[in-house]
Amino acid sequence: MEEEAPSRISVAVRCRPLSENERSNMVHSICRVMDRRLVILLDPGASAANDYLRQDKSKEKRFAFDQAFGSDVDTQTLFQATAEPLIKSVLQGYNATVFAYGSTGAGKTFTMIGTPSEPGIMFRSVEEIFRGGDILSCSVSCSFVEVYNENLRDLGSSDIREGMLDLREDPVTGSYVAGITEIQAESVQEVMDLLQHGNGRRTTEPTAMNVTSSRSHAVLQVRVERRQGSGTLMGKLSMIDLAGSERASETKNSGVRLLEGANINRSLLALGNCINALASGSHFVPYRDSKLTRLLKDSLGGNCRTVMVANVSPSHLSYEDTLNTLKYANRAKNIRVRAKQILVTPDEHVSEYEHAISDLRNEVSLLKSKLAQRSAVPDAVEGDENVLKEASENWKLEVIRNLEGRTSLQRSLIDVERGLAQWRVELDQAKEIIQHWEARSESPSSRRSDARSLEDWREAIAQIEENIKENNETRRSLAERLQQNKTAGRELQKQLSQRVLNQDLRAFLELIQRVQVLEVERLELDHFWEIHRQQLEQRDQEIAMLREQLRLRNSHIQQQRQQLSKEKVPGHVFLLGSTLAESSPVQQRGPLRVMQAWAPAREEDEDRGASLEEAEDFSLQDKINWRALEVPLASQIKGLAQLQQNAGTSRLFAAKALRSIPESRPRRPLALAQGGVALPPARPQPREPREPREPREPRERERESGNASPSQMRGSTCPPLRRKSTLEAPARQPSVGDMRSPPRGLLRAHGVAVPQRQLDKNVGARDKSRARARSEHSRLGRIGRSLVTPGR
Ligand SMILES: Nc1ncnc2c1ncn2[C@@H]1O[C@H](COP(=O)(O)OP(=O)(O)OP(=O)(O)O)[C@@H](O)[C@H]1O
Repeated sequence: MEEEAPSRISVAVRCRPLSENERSNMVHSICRVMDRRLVILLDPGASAANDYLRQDKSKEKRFAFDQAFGSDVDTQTLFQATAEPLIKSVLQGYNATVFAYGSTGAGKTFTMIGTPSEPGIMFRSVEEIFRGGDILSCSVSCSFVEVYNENLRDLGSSDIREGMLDLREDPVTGSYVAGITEIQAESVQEVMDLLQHGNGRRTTEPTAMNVTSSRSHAVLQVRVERRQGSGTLMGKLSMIDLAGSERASETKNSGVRLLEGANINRSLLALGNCINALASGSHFVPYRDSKLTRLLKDSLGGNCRTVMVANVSPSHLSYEDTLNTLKYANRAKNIRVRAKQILVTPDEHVSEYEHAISDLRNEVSLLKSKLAQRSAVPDAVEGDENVLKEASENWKLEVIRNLEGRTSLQRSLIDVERGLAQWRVELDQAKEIIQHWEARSESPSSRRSDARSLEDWREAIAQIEENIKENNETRRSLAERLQQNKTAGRELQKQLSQRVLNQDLRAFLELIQRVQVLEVERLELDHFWEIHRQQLEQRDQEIAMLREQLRLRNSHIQQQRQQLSKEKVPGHVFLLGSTLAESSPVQQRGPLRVMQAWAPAREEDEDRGASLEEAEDFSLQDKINWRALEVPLASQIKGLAQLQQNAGTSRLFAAKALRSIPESRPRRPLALAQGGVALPPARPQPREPREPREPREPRERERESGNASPSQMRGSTCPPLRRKSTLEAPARQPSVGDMRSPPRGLLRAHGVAVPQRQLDKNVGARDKSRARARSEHSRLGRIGRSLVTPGR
């Protein structure tokens, strides 16, 4: 391996001509080139008479370079003076670099790549390599890479989506780009094609300074391997078209362009620092500061012959940029390089191959172990990548279809559930209304018209029941299909490891599936939440109703006690009142029972006078008809108060006490029942023939229709009771329909005539409950008074 004597980097300056555009805009040239070596730069500001700051400054700057070319010099001349001498070195196994440096629009791309009519240094160099070397004994390979925003992009790849490349270092060949496309060129035309194709893919953008400004550094590397005796000479020519050095204020860049500019300047600054370090002979050169300097490490210092072409613009508007470029190039002149010939002998080749073979063996064993971990698959499938791809694609489609089906089934199920809930509410309401009409139709006056309405309602109920039946059927079938869909989904999940072999793809597909499953599960949760919310609402309404009942009961008891005390009833009756208040039926039997117990009697009972005989049918197992109960005579309940006071009184005593009530009077098991005493079934009493009722007064009828004023009610001996129809059926639990006002629109939609009373059910409901409370209180007061009436 031969080593040259140290030499300096060769620096050439090229000044481009003024463009047509610049000429028409009165731009004048301030750059002169003398003797192919001297560059004179005129300061355009110094000519201004009023610029006192610049008066003492020199009007021109002079720089001497290895070569200098004016605007009249063509690229061929430049090439012959700068790059051509390097080609001979490359063919001799040396590394060489040519790079163009300069501000944006100064002519770097024109110099390095050129145009079809005026090809640049890159094309001419490759042409020279093919011309100079014995083509049969040479192997020429080219790669074209771009450094954009500190990333490496393969400009030679046909796949435009090719990702970023890695920069690595080899102790023998220096920096190289791993995985880059290398073209084994057989002719100059192939390299020209690569250049044109790659340059077309370069990142360019119009800036204020250049309509096709290169925003990246483009690097063409040509490797030449030439057999020489028993060895191979390995030379590399790197040709770089740097992005323009620029000042953000002048390019008027912003956003992405500004970021690009920052990255360009960063790499150029790193390049400048490396040039400074190399020029000053420093031991440390900061190559690692940027991708560009890492890539050009062995093209700048050490084992390389380097030519720098500094491009400048002659425009007086670019004075500052041109001055900076010239200063930069002037420093680069001092870089000393010592090129080394790279001759690789067969022995070195053998050792390299041995290394490579051992690396490959390691890799093969690693891959084999990975393969062994995979589940066994048919050979045909394993071998053919297209088949594998198709299999994964099919699996993905099946999963998506499965989950889409599940979502749609789930949605339909939710809709059906909602519909069912709505129909049930309507059914309850319709039944309630029918009860009301049935009660009304007992009166002969309204019988005919009521019968018609009743018929309508029955038809509506039949229709609703039919709908509920259909919906139930649909729900059952949907639930079944949902179950089948879930089973199919689980089956698909199991098949994944067999059908998709690529781990990453499998992970990806699993992720997609998981997301979709979560989506469906969210839908299910929404559904359950909706159902629970409805149930909670129902419960809340039940609780609210029970509270109202309790409040009414307490108020009745309170008023009754006050009434009894005003009337100066005997102590034991007062005691009975206390008993009523103190031993709450709620504590003893639960709120529902109490609600039923406080349900006023049915309207027809009241019409018949709520006969005492019917009260005899009372038992704890049956509904408690509080309306039918009356307080017993004082003489009849002797001992009961004492009995009540003694908490823990045995059932036996209670039964005895009850039996002590004379048979001639109907038994009133109120206190016993309130005290939680189990009562024996009442013996049926023979019914006494009822006296015919007197026709009711209009005032009384008014009271019954719920329009009576509170004063009218107070004066009444037997106040009528208005009640919710819900309370007329105490044997069943209150349903949603009992609690809510009916959706009238829906009812009317069925063509059902909704009675006015039903429509106004909830209007003034509170007033009605108060009226009921008052009338009940009045009734109890009447009973209390009757207990203390002498002779009773
Ligand atoms: N020596 C020359 N003779 C004729 N025209 C030239 C010469 N040098 C440059 N030009 C023209 O000047 C314009 C700018 O040149 P070019 O694009 O090469 O600049 P650049 O330094 O590469 O700019 P950037 O850094 O923005 O990419 C182009 O239209 C080019 O054709």
